[in-house]
Amino acid sequence: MRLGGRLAAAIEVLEDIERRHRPAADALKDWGLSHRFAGAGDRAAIGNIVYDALRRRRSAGWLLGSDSPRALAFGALLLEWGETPEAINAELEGDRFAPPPLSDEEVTAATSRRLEEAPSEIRADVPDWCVPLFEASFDGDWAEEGRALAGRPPLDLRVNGLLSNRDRVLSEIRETGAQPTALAPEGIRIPPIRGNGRHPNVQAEPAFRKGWFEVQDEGSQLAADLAGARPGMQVLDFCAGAGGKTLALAADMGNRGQIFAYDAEKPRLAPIFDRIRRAGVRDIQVLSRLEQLSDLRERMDLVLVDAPCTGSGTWRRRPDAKWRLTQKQLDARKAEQAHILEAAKAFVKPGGRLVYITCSVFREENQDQISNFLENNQEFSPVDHGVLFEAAHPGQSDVARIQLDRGIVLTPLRTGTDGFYFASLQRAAG
Ligand SMILES: C[S@@+](CC[C@H](N)C(=O)[O-])C[C@H]1O[C@@H](n2cnc3c(N)ncnc32)[C@H](O)[C@@H]1O
Repeated sequence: MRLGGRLAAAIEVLEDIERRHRPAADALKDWGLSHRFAGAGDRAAIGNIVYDALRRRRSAGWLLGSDSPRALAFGALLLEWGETPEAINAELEGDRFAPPPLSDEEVTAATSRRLEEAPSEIRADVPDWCVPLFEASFDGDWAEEGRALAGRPPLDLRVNGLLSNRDRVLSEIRETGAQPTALAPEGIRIPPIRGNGRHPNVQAEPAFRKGWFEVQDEGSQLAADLAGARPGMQVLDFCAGAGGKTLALAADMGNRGQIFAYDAEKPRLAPIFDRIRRAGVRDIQVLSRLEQLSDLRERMDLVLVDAPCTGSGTWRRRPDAKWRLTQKQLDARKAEQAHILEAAKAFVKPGGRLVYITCSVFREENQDQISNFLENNQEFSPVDHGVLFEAAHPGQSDVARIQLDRGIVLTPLRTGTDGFYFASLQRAAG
């Protein structure tokens, strides 16, 4: 397929997403099933246009003066692919599968408008109703934070120190352009794709099958490391899900101690069993019924709450979620988070720690939850997050947004990671 056919396909998929309010991944998969002639390169290019258009939906629409799927797809090429209107039109000429080329008005709009002059919410590429959330969560640079959340993400790996080390994995996958991550000690980064490229299928690598690494964003790795799991500890991962953080905690504990991996939704735990086996981890018990935790009350050195959240920190990877999110969903997540913190605290032993993590950047899900919790639970107090971060990453504290008594915020703009929030609370020794 030439660019024109790919563009037409991307417009079709964007129309489907809009009409049926469905996830981008589902719409792309269906398109692939009904167009089996399209090769892997075509699918990757179409997927890139669709995801770029969703990430940059407002700025693409503003640039071309319309929020139609067509404008968004062309806008994605102009904003993310480094194309010019002239180059696109030249490429579409004579391609019978291409959509109509950019009109004179569209070319004029695209060449005369400057994104730097657009209103903040356009530059930030966020829905209007989220603007107050961003303003409350960041200082004057909230639009830059939003803008960074609309970029293409890298592909990050976490090396499993139980079975390998970073140099070894880097040398196994060197043709991918992988580099050590800036902050996470076991992290490897494959940079964001360019144009119509695609990330390598790292899960097909022998090193992956041997358990030498997992796919995990650097921010998630940093949050798990800051939790401070150490050999010999008793740890409860209260929202373990597929086990991304559980495995990172296990590696930090060197297979010495005990991790209880619990999740209230049993199906979410399904992938964890294979992952545990592949990673060579021996000290994890997987539990899905709250009654199974009754013996653990007041016994844990560390309880990790990786809470369900809006996922606003992961909008680079799931840009369609940005436009589907509603105030009602935010309110529901906040209620769950407060409820889970209250339930999880019972397992922390005197002198132990309760760690709260989200992959959201919204203050309402983060610092405000911790403030409310601390108000009602005087036996818990925040650790000094400045000291904690500095000890883990000497001399690098200025990259993260750290509030000594209210936690650490990681963002694409500041730390080059997905957006994450981390807070560690210590229970009084009793
Ligand atoms: C952010 S995800 C966890 C991701 C996982 N820790 C990882 O790193 O791969 C949040 C999890 O919380 C779980 N959850 C939701 N409500 C819960 C509750 N009341 N108690 C425990 N877990 C809950 C969800 O099923 C979901 O798997």
